[in-house]
Amino acid sequence: MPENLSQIDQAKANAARKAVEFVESGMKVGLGTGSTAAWMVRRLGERIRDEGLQIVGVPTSGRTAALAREVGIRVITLDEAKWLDLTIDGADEFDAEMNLIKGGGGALLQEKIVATASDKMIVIADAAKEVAHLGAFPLPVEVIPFGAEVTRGLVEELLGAFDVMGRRTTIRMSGDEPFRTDEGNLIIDLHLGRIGNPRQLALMLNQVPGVVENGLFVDICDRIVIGHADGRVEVRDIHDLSIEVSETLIAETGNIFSNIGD
Ligand SMILES: O=C[C@H](O)[C@H](O)[C@H](O)COP(=O)(O)O
Repeated sequence: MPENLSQIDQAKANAARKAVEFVESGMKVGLGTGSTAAWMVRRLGERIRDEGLQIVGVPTSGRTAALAREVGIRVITLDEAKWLDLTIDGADEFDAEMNLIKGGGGALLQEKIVATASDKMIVIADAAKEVAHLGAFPLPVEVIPFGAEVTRGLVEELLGAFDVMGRRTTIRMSGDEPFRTDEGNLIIDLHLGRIGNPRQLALMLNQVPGVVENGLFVDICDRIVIGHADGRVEVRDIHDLSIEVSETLIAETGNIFSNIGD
């Protein structure tokens, strides 16, 4: 690991290193996107080189695919893999129930597909990403370019029915042009401040015509590896949450897709 890393980068790198310990030879691994996930991809590359770890990787973005190839990971498509043992990815925010906001880098769509098609999702994050309530980080919503302003209006109208603090929305820009996702779509960022019910909001946003996916990940993450500024790394499992929460999660949804790859 390079010296002179900022505390935050050190925390991200430590979390990534710990999470990569859960990867075993023979696994099909979903590779997340972002600065924290990049540490994980590089660490996988080291294990391939130094220990002969044998894995295949399914990247969640063009950026991650390029880095994965560079460090020697064999890259395949999700359709070739069909189902994954594990996905490791970063997050923009996480709460005590392991609900996440993702998509700060615009990769939420592929990330959600890949994580959902995995037996387990491990999130890696520095401790500053933990929040009591999701929503301080703008919630990304991926929309198709056709009628994007109309879609945005419908999303704003929908927000009126929700327990959120703010309702401002912006189209994400990249310089003077709207930002384009890997799929050629646009991102509307929702500046909500605080999201009262992430589960409901996630479901309802996807009902708006033109919305492809939103960055709320609910009941998808199984484990969070948190890097702290003082060098500690903490591992939290969904099973370690209070009985009450675990039972509610299982009763309400479980992972309804978890048997598909069996
Ligand atoms: O679209 C990007 C992803 O959801 C990232 O995992 C997320 O934005 C966190 O990125 P970073 O690790 O750079 O903070």
